[in-house]
Amino acid sequence: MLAMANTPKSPALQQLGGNLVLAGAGKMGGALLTGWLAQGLDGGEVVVIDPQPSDEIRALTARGVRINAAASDVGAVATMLVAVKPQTFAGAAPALRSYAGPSTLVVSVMAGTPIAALAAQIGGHVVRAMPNTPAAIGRGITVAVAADDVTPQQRATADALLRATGAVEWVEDESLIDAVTAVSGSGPAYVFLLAEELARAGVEAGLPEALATTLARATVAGSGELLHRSELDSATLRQNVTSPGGTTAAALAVLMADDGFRPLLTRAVAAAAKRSRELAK
Ligand SMILES: NC(=O)C1=CN([C@@H]2O[C@H](COP(=O)(O)OP(=O)(O)OC[C@H]3O[C@@H](n4cnc5c(N)ncnc54)[C@H](OP(=O)(O)O)[C@@H]3O)[C@@H](O)[C@H]2O)C=CC1
Ligand SMILES: O=C(O)[C@@H]1CCC=N1
Repeated sequence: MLAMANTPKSPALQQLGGNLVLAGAGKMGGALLTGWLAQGLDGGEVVVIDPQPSDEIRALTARGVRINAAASDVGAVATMLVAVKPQTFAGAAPALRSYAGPSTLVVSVMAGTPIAALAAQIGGHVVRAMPNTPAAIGRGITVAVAADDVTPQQRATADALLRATGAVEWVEDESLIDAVTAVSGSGPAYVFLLAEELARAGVEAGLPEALATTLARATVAGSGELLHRSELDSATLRQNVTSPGGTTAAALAVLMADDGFRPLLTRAVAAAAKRSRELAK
């Protein structure tokens, strides 16, 4: 598993007040679990439900994490984090329901799966959230929305669980989550594609492939870190690279043309948001 950027202990995670069931320990669920354990969550309170857990997840049994324990052996579940694929949720839900009680906090990170569907199929008090994979290094951002019946304490628990992997924003309007998913949930893939295509374009411009790949990766990573650390907005950082009449201006004339980045990203984000809405059906 990847190292977290920082690992301050979270008092809230050390006092969850009962068992936590993680349903689906794949890329996203695994990243969240890494963050929780790094910030002091007691592995003995965690139960992972996953038909084929990875070796990394299996290794967490050394920290007390229980894997695929029967609901009857787990006892009361204070919190359930649902990170199965939306397409497998309907099949998984009956088993998950057996772990949840009427006062269980159910936090879902599934794309396109409404609070109403979660409440109907699992029960409990539902928080719907959309994280992203930089969560694996503590640099994610999550947007969350709580059902009306979520108590302030449950909301604080959900906030602590999600904040263990980066920033958290709360919204009141669930319909915003489709656009959130399209921007920050899926967004890392757009950035990684930029690194891929920058490398490919470097090869087209005459660079050896290995050097082009190294340059593109370092450029995307370094620019992201600069954006993270700088107080300047992205437009100013862009302008700081752009000498009048220079090379960057020549490239930006292409990227900022009428058929450049803006319409392309607008279409891409709209397609992702549309898909999120479709998954709800
Ligand atoms: N990846 C991302 O960037 C993000 C993902 N999400 C959401 O997170 C969720 C998981 O995505 P991701 O981690 O990428 O997908 P993964 O396929 O990596 O993880 C899903 C995990 O759930 C397991 N699983 C399958 N069926 C069940 C079941 N019945 N009970 C318990 N676990 C089961 C899968 O096992 P197996 O592989 O054996 O089928 C797998 O380990 C999705 O709903 C997605 O929308 C949200 C934000 C970002
Ligand atoms: O592609 C997906 O559907 C998930 C949700 C956001 C990122 N990955």
